[in-house]
Amino acid sequence: MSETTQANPVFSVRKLWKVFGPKAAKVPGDQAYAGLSAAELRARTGCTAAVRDVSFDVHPGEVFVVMGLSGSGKSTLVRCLTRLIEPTAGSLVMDGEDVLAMDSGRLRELRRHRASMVFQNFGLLPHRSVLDNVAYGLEIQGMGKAERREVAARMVDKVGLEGLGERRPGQLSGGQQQRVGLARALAVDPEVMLFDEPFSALDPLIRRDMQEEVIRLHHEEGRTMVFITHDLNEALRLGDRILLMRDGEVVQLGTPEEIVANPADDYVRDFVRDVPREQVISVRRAMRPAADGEAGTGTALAPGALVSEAIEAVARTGEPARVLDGEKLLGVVGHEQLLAVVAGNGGGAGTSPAEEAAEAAVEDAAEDDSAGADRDGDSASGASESDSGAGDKDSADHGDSDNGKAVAGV
Ligand SMILES: Nc1ncnc2c1ncn2[C@@H]1O[C@H](COP(=O)(O)OP(=O)(O)OP(=O)(O)O)[C@@H](O)[C@H]1O
Repeated sequence: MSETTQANPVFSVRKLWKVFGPKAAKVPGDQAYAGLSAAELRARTGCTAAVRDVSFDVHPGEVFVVMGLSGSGKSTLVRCLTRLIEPTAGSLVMDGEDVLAMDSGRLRELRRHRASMVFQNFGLLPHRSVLDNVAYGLEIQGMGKAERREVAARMVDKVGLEGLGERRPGQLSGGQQQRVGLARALAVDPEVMLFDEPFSALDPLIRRDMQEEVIRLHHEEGRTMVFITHDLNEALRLGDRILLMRDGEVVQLGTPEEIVANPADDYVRDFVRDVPREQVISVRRAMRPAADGEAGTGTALAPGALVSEAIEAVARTGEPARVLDGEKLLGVVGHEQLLAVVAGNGGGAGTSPAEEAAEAAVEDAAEDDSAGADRDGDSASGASESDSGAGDKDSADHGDSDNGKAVAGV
Protein backbone atom coordinates (compact mmCIF):
# COMPACT_ATOMS: atom_id res chain seq x y z
CA MET A 1 0.00 0.00 0.00
CA SER A 2 2.87 2.36 0.42
CA GLU A 3 5.06 3.57 -2.36
CA THR A 4 8.02 1.92 -0.67
CA THR A 5 6.54 -1.50 -1.32
CA GLN A 6 5.38 -0.60 -4.81
CA ALA A 7 7.30 -2.13 -7.70
CA ASN A 8 9.36 0.18 -9.87
CA PRO A 9 7.30 2.23 -12.29
CA VAL A 10 6.99 1.09 -15.88
CA PHE A 11 7.25 4.71 -16.99
CA SER A 12 8.61 7.52 -14.91
CA VAL A 13 8.08 10.90 -16.50
CA ARG A 14 9.46 14.12 -15.00
CA LYS A 15 9.05 17.70 -16.18
CA LEU A 16 8.41 16.58 -19.72
CA TRP A 17 7.88 19.16 -22.45
CA LYS A 18 7.04 18.92 -26.11
CA VAL A 19 7.07 22.22 -27.91
CA PHE A 20 6.32 22.48 -31.62
CA GLY A 21 7.58 25.46 -33.57
CA PRO A 22 10.65 27.59 -34.20
CA LYS A 23 13.30 27.58 -31.47
CA ALA A 24 11.16 25.17 -29.49
CA ALA A 25 14.03 24.22 -27.20
CA LYS A 26 14.12 27.76 -25.80
CA VAL A 27 10.62 27.58 -24.36
CA PRO A 28 10.97 25.04 -21.49
CA GLY A 29 12.71 26.56 -18.54
CA ASP A 30 12.43 30.16 -19.76
CA GLN A 31 10.63 32.07 -17.04
CA ALA A 32 9.48 34.67 -19.56
CA TYR A 33 7.20 32.03 -21.08
CA ALA A 34 6.29 30.10 -17.97
CA GLY A 35 3.10 31.91 -17.05
CA LEU A 36 1.77 32.41 -20.58
CA SER A 37 -1.41 30.77 -21.78
CA ALA A 38 -1.20 28.52 -24.83
CA ALA A 39 -2.58 31.33 -27.02
CA GLU A 40 -0.15 33.95 -25.63
CA LEU A 41 2.78 31.61 -26.09
CA ARG A 42 1.75 30.99 -29.67
CA ALA A 43 1.37 34.71 -30.35
CA ARG A 44 4.75 35.57 -28.79
CA THR A 45 6.87 32.72 -30.11
CA GLY A 46 4.96 30.93 -32.84
CA CYS A 47 5.33 27.79 -30.70
CA THR A 48 2.74 25.36 -29.38
CA ALA A 49 3.57 23.74 -26.06
CA ALA A 50 1.63 20.51 -26.58
CA VAL A 51 3.05 19.01 -23.37
CA ARG A 52 4.07 21.37 -20.57
CA ASP A 53 6.09 20.32 -17.57
CA VAL A 54 4.29 17.02 -17.06
CA SER A 55 5.33 14.53 -14.36
CA PHE A 56 3.82 11.16 -13.49
CA ASP A 57 4.54 7.47 -13.00
CA VAL A 58 2.77 4.54 -14.60
CA HIS A 59 2.79 1.58 -12.23
CA PRO A 60 3.02 -2.05 -13.32
CA GLY A 61 -0.36 -3.63 -13.93
CA GLU A 62 -2.42 -0.46 -13.87
CA VAL A 63 -4.69 1.02 -16.49
CA PHE A 64 -3.46 4.59 -16.68
CA VAL A 65 -5.85 6.85 -18.55
CA VAL A 66 -4.82 10.12 -20.16
CA MET A 67 -7.91 12.26 -20.58
CA GLY A 68 -8.59 15.74 -21.89
CA LEU A 69 -10.42 17.66 -24.56
CA SER A 70 -9.28 17.72 -28.16
CA GLY A 71 -5.92 19.48 -28.46
CA SER A 72 -5.01 19.10 -24.79
CA GLY A 73 -1.86 17.14 -25.65
CA LYS A 74 -2.87 13.53 -24.98
CA SER A 75 -1.56 11.98 -28.19
CA THR A 76 1.63 14.00 -28.10
CA LEU A 77 2.30 12.94 -24.53
CA VAL A 78 1.75 9.25 -25.18
CA ARG A 79 3.79 9.32 -28.39
CA CYS A 80 6.62 10.87 -26.41
CA LEU A 81 6.71 7.75 -24.22
CA THR A 82 8.25 5.71 -27.03
CA ARG A 83 9.76 8.74 -28.75
CA LEU A 84 7.49 8.47 -31.76
CA ILE A 85 7.53 12.18 -30.98
CA GLU A 86 10.81 13.48 -29.61
CA PRO A 87 10.35 15.33 -26.30
CA THR A 88 11.83 18.83 -26.12
CA ALA A 89 12.90 18.65 -22.46
CA GLY A 90 12.48 16.60 -19.31
CA SER A 91 13.27 13.06 -18.32
CA LEU A 92 11.67 9.79 -19.33
CA VAL A 93 12.58 6.45 -17.79
CA MET A 94 11.17 3.02 -18.63
CA ASP A 95 11.91 0.22 -16.15
CA GLY A 96 14.84 2.15 -14.82
CA GLU A 97 16.30 2.81 -18.27
CA ASP A 98 16.68 6.32 -19.65
CA VAL A 99 14.56 6.33 -22.81
CA LEU A 100 15.99 9.63 -24.00
CA ALA A 101 19.47 8.10 -24.04
CA MET A 102 18.47 5.08 -26.14
CA ASP A 103 20.08 4.72 -29.56
CA SER A 104 17.92 3.90 -32.55
CA GLY A 105 18.43 0.13 -32.20
CA ARG A 106 17.37 0.10 -28.57
CA LEU A 107 14.42 2.31 -29.37
CA ARG A 108 13.29 -0.03 -32.13
CA GLU A 109 13.54 -2.87 -29.64
CA LEU A 110 11.38 -0.93 -27.21
CA ARG A 111 8.70 -0.28 -29.81
CA ARG A 112 8.69 -3.82 -31.20
CA HIS A 113 8.85 -5.80 -28.00
CA ARG A 114 8.07 -3.74 -24.94
CA ALA A 115 5.39 -1.22 -25.82
CA SER A 116 2.78 -1.74 -28.51
CA MET A 117 0.25 0.73 -29.70
CA VAL A 118 -3.42 0.37 -30.66
CA PHE A 119 -4.63 3.20 -32.88
CA GLN A 120 -8.01 4.77 -33.49
CA ASN A 121 -7.92 4.06 -37.23
CA PHE A 122 -6.85 0.44 -36.61
CA GLY A 123 -3.81 0.74 -38.88
CA LEU A 124 -4.45 -2.62 -40.53
CA LEU A 125 -2.91 -3.78 -43.78
CA PRO A 126 -5.88 -4.13 -46.18
CA HIS A 127 -4.47 -6.86 -48.43
CA ARG A 128 -3.44 -9.18 -45.67
CA SER A 129 -5.64 -11.64 -43.88
CA VAL A 130 -6.66 -11.07 -40.26
CA LEU A 131 -4.16 -13.74 -39.20
CA ASP A 132 -1.30 -12.12 -41.10
CA ASN A 133 -2.21 -8.70 -39.74
CA VAL A 134 -2.08 -10.06 -36.22
CA ALA A 135 1.23 -11.79 -36.99
CA TYR A 136 2.72 -8.65 -38.48
CA GLY A 137 4.59 -7.48 -35.37
CA LEU A 138 6.04 -10.96 -34.92
CA GLU A 139 7.14 -11.00 -38.54
CA ILE A 140 9.00 -7.74 -37.98
CA GLN A 141 10.60 -9.31 -34.95
CA GLY A 142 11.88 -12.06 -37.23
CA MET A 143 9.75 -14.94 -35.98
CA GLY A 144 9.31 -17.81 -38.46
CA LYS A 145 6.05 -18.18 -40.38
CA ALA A 146 4.65 -21.30 -38.72
CA GLU A 147 5.33 -20.08 -35.23
CA ARG A 148 3.95 -16.60 -35.76
CA ARG A 149 0.79 -17.92 -37.39
CA GLU A 150 0.28 -20.17 -34.42
CA VAL A 151 0.67 -17.27 -31.96
CA ALA A 152 -1.57 -15.10 -34.13
CA ALA A 153 -4.28 -17.77 -34.23
CA ARG A 154 -4.27 -17.87 -30.44
CA MET A 155 -4.60 -14.09 -30.26
CA VAL A 156 -7.42 -14.09 -32.82
CA ASP A 157 -9.32 -16.52 -30.60
CA LYS A 158 -8.47 -14.56 -27.49
CA VAL A 159 -10.15 -11.40 -28.76
CA GLY A 160 -13.26 -13.26 -29.89
CA LEU A 161 -12.62 -13.52 -33.64
CA GLU A 162 -12.62 -17.31 -33.88
CA GLY A 163 -13.08 -18.48 -37.46
CA LEU A 164 -12.38 -15.06 -39.03
CA GLY A 165 -8.62 -15.45 -39.42
CA GLU A 166 -8.65 -15.77 -43.19
CA ARG A 167 -10.81 -12.72 -43.88
CA ARG A 168 -9.45 -9.38 -45.06
CA PRO A 169 -9.94 -6.35 -42.76
CA GLY A 170 -12.43 -4.87 -45.26
CA GLN A 171 -14.69 -7.85 -44.66
CA LEU A 172 -15.01 -7.04 -40.96
CA SER A 173 -17.11 -4.56 -38.99
CA GLY A 174 -15.40 -1.62 -37.28
CA GLY A 175 -15.52 -3.34 -33.90
CA GLN A 176 -14.06 -6.52 -35.36
CA GLN A 177 -11.29 -4.54 -37.04
CA GLN A 178 -10.41 -2.98 -33.73
CA ARG A 179 -10.28 -6.45 -32.20
CA VAL A 180 -7.70 -7.29 -34.86
CA GLY A 181 -5.73 -4.20 -33.78
CA LEU A 182 -5.96 -5.38 -30.21
CA ALA A 183 -4.84 -8.91 -31.10
CA ARG A 184 -1.93 -7.54 -33.11
CA ALA A 185 -0.77 -5.45 -30.15
CA LEU A 186 -1.15 -8.41 -27.79
CA ALA A 187 0.69 -10.84 -30.07
CA VAL A 188 4.11 -9.39 -29.33
CA ASP A 189 3.43 -9.88 -25.63
CA PRO A 190 4.43 -6.32 -24.75
CA GLU A 191 5.03 -5.13 -21.24
CA VAL A 192 2.76 -2.15 -21.83
CA MET A 193 0.00 -1.44 -24.31
CA LEU A 194 -0.61 2.13 -25.44
CA PHE A 195 -4.11 2.89 -26.72
CA ASP A 196 -4.69 6.11 -28.65
CA GLU A 197 -8.46 6.67 -28.56
CA PRO A 198 -8.96 3.20 -29.99
CA PHE A 199 -12.73 3.13 -29.72
CA SER A 200 -13.77 6.65 -30.57
CA ALA A 201 -14.80 5.73 -34.12
CA LEU A 202 -17.04 2.91 -32.94
CA ASP A 203 -20.73 3.19 -32.27
CA PRO A 204 -21.72 3.25 -28.58
CA LEU A 205 -22.76 -0.39 -28.20
CA ILE A 206 -19.68 -1.77 -29.93
CA ARG A 207 -17.60 0.68 -28.00
CA ARG A 208 -18.98 -0.69 -24.77
CA ASP A 209 -18.19 -4.22 -25.94
CA MET A 210 -14.64 -3.22 -26.66
CA GLN A 211 -14.25 -1.54 -23.28
CA GLU A 212 -15.37 -4.76 -21.64
CA GLU A 213 -12.90 -6.63 -23.78
CA VAL A 214 -10.09 -4.41 -22.52
CA ILE A 215 -11.26 -4.85 -18.93
CA ARG A 216 -11.41 -8.62 -19.43
CA LEU A 217 -7.95 -8.75 -20.98
CA HIS A 218 -6.62 -6.58 -18.23
CA HIS A 219 -8.06 -8.81 -15.53
CA GLU A 220 -6.82 -11.95 -17.24
CA GLU A 221 -3.31 -10.73 -17.91
CA GLY A 222 -2.73 -7.80 -15.56
CA ARG A 223 -0.92 -6.04 -18.36
CA THR A 224 0.03 -2.39 -17.93
CA MET A 225 -2.04 -0.14 -20.16
CA VAL A 226 -1.91 3.53 -21.02
CA PHE A 227 -5.20 4.56 -22.53
CA ILE A 228 -5.99 7.90 -24.18
CA THR A 229 -9.55 9.08 -24.30
CA HIS A 230 -11.53 12.30 -24.36
CA ASP A 231 -14.57 10.46 -23.02
CA LEU A 232 -15.02 10.79 -19.27
CA ASN A 233 -17.23 7.74 -18.96
CA GLU A 234 -14.64 5.63 -20.72
CA ALA A 235 -11.95 7.03 -18.44
CA LEU A 236 -13.99 6.30 -15.32
CA ARG A 237 -14.85 2.82 -16.47
CA LEU A 238 -11.35 1.74 -17.49
CA GLY A 239 -8.92 3.77 -15.44
CA ASP A 240 -7.23 2.75 -12.23
CA ARG A 241 -5.93 6.30 -12.34
CA ILE A 242 -6.73 9.19 -14.63
CA LEU A 243 -4.38 11.98 -15.71
CA LEU A 244 -6.48 14.95 -16.72
CA MET A 245 -4.84 17.38 -19.15
CA ARG A 246 -5.66 20.88 -20.31
CA ASP A 247 -3.52 22.92 -22.71
CA GLY A 248 -0.63 20.49 -22.32
CA GLU A 249 -0.60 20.62 -18.53
CA VAL A 250 -1.68 18.19 -15.86
CA VAL A 251 -4.80 19.49 -14.16
CA GLN A 252 -5.29 16.51 -11.87
CA LEU A 253 -4.13 12.96 -11.43
CA GLY A 254 -6.02 10.52 -9.27
CA THR A 255 -8.29 7.54 -9.06
CA PRO A 256 -11.72 8.01 -10.64
CA GLU A 257 -13.10 8.32 -7.13
CA GLU A 258 -10.62 11.01 -6.14
CA ILE A 259 -11.33 13.02 -9.25
CA VAL A 260 -15.09 12.83 -8.85
CA ALA A 261 -15.05 13.36 -5.08
CA ASN A 262 -12.35 16.03 -4.97
CA PRO A 263 -12.02 17.87 -8.28
CA ALA A 264 -8.80 19.91 -8.28
CA ASP A 265 -10.42 23.04 -9.70
CA ASP A 266 -13.52 24.41 -11.40
CA TYR A 267 -12.45 22.98 -14.74
CA VAL A 268 -12.41 19.44 -13.36
CA ARG A 269 -15.57 20.10 -11.36
CA ASP A 270 -17.31 21.06 -14.58
CA PHE A 271 -15.93 17.99 -16.30
CA VAL A 272 -17.35 15.60 -13.69
CA ARG A 273 -20.57 17.47 -13.00
CA ASP A 274 -22.86 14.89 -14.59
CA VAL A 275 -21.15 11.78 -13.26
CA PRO A 276 -23.46 9.63 -11.14
CA ARG A 277 -21.42 10.09 -7.98
CA GLU A 278 -22.97 7.13 -6.17
CA GLN A 279 -21.47 4.81 -8.79
CA VAL A 280 -17.94 6.10 -8.28
CA ILE A 281 -17.65 7.16 -4.64
CA SER A 282 -17.15 4.52 -1.99
CA VAL A 283 -18.69 4.32 1.45
CA ARG A 284 -15.36 5.00 3.11
CA ARG A 285 -15.70 8.59 1.95
CA ALA A 286 -19.34 8.91 2.88
CA MET A 287 -19.50 7.28 6.31
CA ARG A 288 -19.90 8.91 9.71
CA PRO A 289 -18.78 7.54 13.09
CA ALA A 290 -21.14 4.92 14.54
CA ALA A 291 -23.40 6.03 17.38
CA ASP A 292 -24.05 3.89 20.46
CA GLY A 293 -26.09 0.86 19.53
CA GLU A 294 -25.23 0.99 15.82
CA ALA A 295 -22.31 -1.40 16.04
CA GLY A 296 -24.36 -4.57 15.89
CA THR A 297 -27.01 -3.90 13.26
CA GLY A 298 -27.27 -2.98 9.61
CA THR A 299 -25.84 -4.49 6.46
CA ALA A 300 -22.06 -4.97 6.56
CA LEU A 301 -20.18 -3.35 3.69
CA ALA A 302 -16.48 -3.23 2.81
CA PRO A 303 -14.91 0.25 2.81
CA GLY A 304 -14.54 0.11 -0.96
CA ALA A 305 -18.24 -0.71 -1.55
CA LEU A 306 -19.92 1.89 -3.73
CA VAL A 307 -22.46 4.30 -2.35
CA SER A 308 -24.96 2.82 -4.83
CA GLU A 309 -24.65 -0.54 -3.07
CA ALA A 310 -25.19 1.13 0.29
CA ILE A 311 -28.28 2.92 -1.01
CA GLU A 312 -29.74 -0.41 -2.01
CA ALA A 313 -28.92 -1.92 1.40
CA VAL A 314 -30.24 1.01 3.41
CA ALA A 315 -33.41 1.21 1.33
CA ARG A 316 -34.00 -2.51 1.83
CA THR A 317 -33.32 -2.72 5.57
CA GLY A 318 -34.38 0.76 6.65
CA GLU A 319 -31.33 1.16 8.85
CA PRO A 320 -27.81 2.50 8.39
CA ALA A 321 -25.26 0.13 6.88
CA ARG A 322 -22.01 -0.61 8.70
CA VAL A 323 -18.63 -0.11 7.06
CA LEU A 324 -16.38 -2.90 8.22
CA ASP A 325 -12.75 -3.56 7.55
CA GLY A 326 -12.62 -7.23 8.47
CA GLU A 327 -14.03 -7.27 12.00
CA LYS A 328 -13.32 -3.62 12.62
CA LEU A 329 -16.20 -1.13 12.48
CA LEU A 330 -15.01 2.00 10.68
CA GLY A 331 -18.30 3.88 10.59
CA VAL A 332 -21.84 3.79 9.30
CA VAL A 333 -23.74 5.24 6.34
CA GLY A 334 -27.38 6.21 6.60
CA HIS A 335 -29.82 8.17 4.48
CA GLU A 336 -28.22 11.51 5.17
CA GLN A 337 -24.70 10.59 4.16
CA LEU A 338 -25.89 8.73 1.08
CA LEU A 339 -28.18 11.50 -0.09
CA ALA A 340 -25.40 14.02 0.45
CA VAL A 341 -23.19 12.07 -1.95
CA VAL A 342 -25.91 11.93 -4.59
CA ALA A 343 -26.67 15.63 -4.10
CA GLY A 344 -23.03 16.47 -4.69
CA ASN A 345 -22.16 17.84 -1.26
CA GLY A 346 -20.87 14.72 0.42
CA GLY A 347 -18.09 12.26 -0.16
CA GLY A 348 -15.37 14.82 -0.76
CA ALA A 349 -12.47 14.87 1.68
CA GLY A 350 -13.17 16.91 4.76
CA THR A 351 -16.37 18.45 3.50
CA SER A 352 -18.06 18.04 6.84
CA PRO A 353 -16.97 17.41 10.40
CA ALA A 354 -18.65 14.01 10.27
CA GLU A 355 -16.64 13.03 7.23
CA GLU A 356 -13.45 14.29 8.79
CA ALA A 357 -14.21 12.14 11.84
CA ALA A 358 -14.89 9.17 9.61
CA GLU A 359 -11.60 9.69 7.77
CA ALA A 360 -9.80 9.85 11.08
CA ALA A 361 -11.40 6.52 11.96
CA VAL A 362 -10.01 5.01 8.75
CA GLU A 363 -6.56 6.39 9.50
CA ASP A 364 -6.72 5.05 13.07
CA ALA A 365 -7.69 1.67 11.75
CA ALA A 366 -4.79 1.78 9.28
CA GLU A 367 -2.36 2.65 12.05
CA ASP A 368 -3.71 -0.18 14.19
CA ASP A 369 -3.00 -2.57 11.41
CA SER A 370 0.49 -3.50 12.45
CA ALA A 371 0.55 -6.43 10.03
CA GLY A 372 0.26 -3.88 7.22
CA ALA A 373 -2.31 -5.93 5.34
CA ASP A 374 -3.43 -4.42 2.07
CA ARG A 375 -6.72 -2.94 3.09
CA ASP A 376 -7.03 -1.09 -0.17
CA GLY A 377 -7.09 -4.35 -2.01
CA ASP A 378 -10.78 -3.98 -2.62
CA SER A 379 -10.39 -0.88 -4.70
CA ALA A 380 -8.63 0.20 -7.85
CA SER A 381 -4.92 -0.35 -7.77
CA GLY A 382 -4.10 3.32 -7.78
CA ALA A 383 -6.15 3.80 -4.64
CA SER A 384 -3.34 2.50 -2.52
CA GLU A 385 -1.77 5.90 -2.67
CA SER A 386 -4.99 7.80 -2.57
CA ASP A 387 -5.89 9.22 0.78
CA SER A 388 -2.58 9.18 2.48
CA GLY A 389 -1.06 12.26 0.94
CA ALA A 390 1.57 10.03 -0.56
CA GLY A 391 1.40 12.02 -3.78
CA ASP A 392 2.25 15.23 -1.92
CA LYS A 393 5.10 13.60 -0.11
CA ASP A 394 6.60 12.25 -3.25
CA SER A 395 6.11 15.33 -5.27
CA ALA A 396 8.13 17.14 -2.64
CA ASP A 397 10.79 14.48 -2.98
CA HIS A 398 10.98 15.15 -6.66
CA GLY A 399 10.76 18.88 -6.26
CA ASP A 400 7.65 18.84 -8.39
CA SER A 401 5.25 20.54 -6.08
CA ASP A 402 5.57 23.98 -7.59
CA ASN A 403 2.44 25.75 -8.86
CA GLY A 404 0.39 23.66 -6.45
CA LYS A 405 -0.17 21.41 -9.43
CA ALA A 406 -1.24 17.85 -8.97
CA VAL A 407 1.99 16.03 -9.57
CA ALA A 408 1.06 12.92 -10.67
CA GLY A 409 0.89 9.95 -8.61
CA VAL A 410 4.48 9.53 -7.92
N1 LIG B 1 3.29 18.27 -35.52
C1 LIG B 1 2.71 19.30 -34.90
N2 LIG B 1 3.09 20.56 -35.17
C2 LIG B 1 2.54 21.62 -34.54
N3 LIG B 1 1.59 21.50 -33.57
C3 LIG B 1 1.17 20.28 -33.26
C4 LIG B 1 1.71 19.11 -33.91
N4 LIG B 1 1.10 18.01 -33.37
C5 LIG B 1 0.23 18.47 -32.43
N5 LIG B 1 0.27 19.84 -32.39
C6 LIG B 1 -0.51 20.69 -31.49
O1 LIG B 1 -0.29 20.27 -30.16
C7 LIG B 1 -1.48 20.35 -29.39
C8 LIG B 1 -1.79 19.00 -28.79
O2 LIG B 1 -2.13 18.09 -29.82
P1 LIG B 1 -2.49 16.57 -29.53
O3 LIG B 1 -2.79 15.91 -30.84
O4 LIG B 1 -1.46 15.99 -28.67
O5 LIG B 1 -3.84 16.74 -28.68
P2 LIG B 1 -4.92 15.64 -28.30
O6 LIG B 1 -5.33 15.95 -26.91
O7 LIG B 1 -4.38 14.29 -28.56
O8 LIG B 1 -6.07 16.00 -29.30
P3 LIG B 1 -7.17 15.01 -30.01
O9 LIG B 1 -8.03 14.49 -28.92
O10 LIG B 1 -7.90 15.95 -30.91
O11 LIG B 1 -6.39 13.96 -30.75
C9 LIG B 1 -2.55 20.87 -30.34
O12 LIG B 1 -2.64 22.27 -30.16
C10 LIG B 1 -1.99 20.54 -31.72
O13 LIG B 1 -2.46 21.46 -32.67
